[in-house]
Amino acid sequence: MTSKLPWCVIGQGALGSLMAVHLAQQNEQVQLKLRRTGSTEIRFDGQTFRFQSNVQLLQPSLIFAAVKAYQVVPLIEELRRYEAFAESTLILSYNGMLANEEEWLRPQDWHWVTTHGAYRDGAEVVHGGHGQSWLGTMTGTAEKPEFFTALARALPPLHWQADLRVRRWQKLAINCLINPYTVLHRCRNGELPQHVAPAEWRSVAEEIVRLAAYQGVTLATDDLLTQAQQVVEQTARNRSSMLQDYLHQRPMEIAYLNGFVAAASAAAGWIAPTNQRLSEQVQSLSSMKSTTSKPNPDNAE
Ligand SMILES: NC(=O)C1=CN([C@@H]2O[C@H](COP(=O)(O)OP(=O)(O)OC[C@H]3O[C@@H](n4cnc5c(N)ncnc54)[C@H](OP(=O)(O)O)[C@@H]3O)[C@@H](O)[C@H]2O)C=CC1
Ligand SMILES: CC(C)(CO)C(=O)C(=O)O
Repeated sequence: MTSKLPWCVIGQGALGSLMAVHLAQQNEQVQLKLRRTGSTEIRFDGQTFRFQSNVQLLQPSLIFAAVKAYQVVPLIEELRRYEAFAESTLILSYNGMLANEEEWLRPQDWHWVTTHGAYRDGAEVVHGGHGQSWLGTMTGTAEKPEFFTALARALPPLHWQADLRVRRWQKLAINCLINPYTVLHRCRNGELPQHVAPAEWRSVAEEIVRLAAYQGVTLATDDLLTQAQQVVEQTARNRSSMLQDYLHQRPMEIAYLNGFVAAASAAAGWIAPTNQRLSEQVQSLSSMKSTTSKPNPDNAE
């Protein structure tokens, strides 16, 4: 059975393209919403997929938006301008958190948290790491939606988790514990233990646990450290997404990771010094980089 509404995948990014081709393989009706009319062919696994594309949301749809954290607000501002948005379902996926998510996201909007890894290589999308995903909301009140089956068939395994808050905080913690250090030390994930003192790592996690508790989510520092350590081992050869963004001179998501922890802690009335420092160090690297020569991705070890 295919879904009643057509799918509208936002952009031709790595995860969006991966989802688009997998939904198409399941005979789902898939369109892309691009910034401009243009190439709508995506190659995957030796096959070429052709998609109808628009620059607007023309009809009520199941919107799948895997975008960078800094693209969420502009995307929502844009979607709100389309009449069809009110009748559409929005499934979002991005690393980190926004300070004022409730202002931008509707209570019924879905989050898709994933450990799949993908990247674009020209017209090709490469499924670099097979992982798993979770679907739910930040209110935890919704029933499992009808489109769950289509999404689960397209890119399994997909777990239903009505309340996705803990999962999102855990993912935030893992990214805060790994990503900035890979940029500061220009290293692969597996090399982090050589560079990061255990007490410092613990301090990053403790600051996150304190903030999460303030926001009503219970986490345990030791669990976060164990999970991050496992991810470091499982993804030892990876360059984190933040390191790749840095090396390719793309904006980084630091403001939505350690920067979010620092700013939200300050708003709550205390400082989170380790996350604050990491955020400042990464941000200063990115501003230095724009005034010096471009880093060469091939030279990074
Ligand atoms: N790739 C991966 O393996 C993983 C990624 N993540 C996280 O998931 C999120 C998405 O990652 P990824 O797929 O790599 O990101 P990409 O940058 O590859 O993809 C985002 C896509 O969305 C497009 N886009 C954003 N806003 C709009 C808009 N308003 N209209 C049309 N297109 C739009 C972008 O277009 P444009 O390029 O023109 O801006 C781009 O094509 C990030 O937060 C990332 O950290 C998490 C786990 C794994
Ligand atoms: C889990 C991890 C750290 C894998 O590299 C990741 O999500 C990222 O790079 O953003």
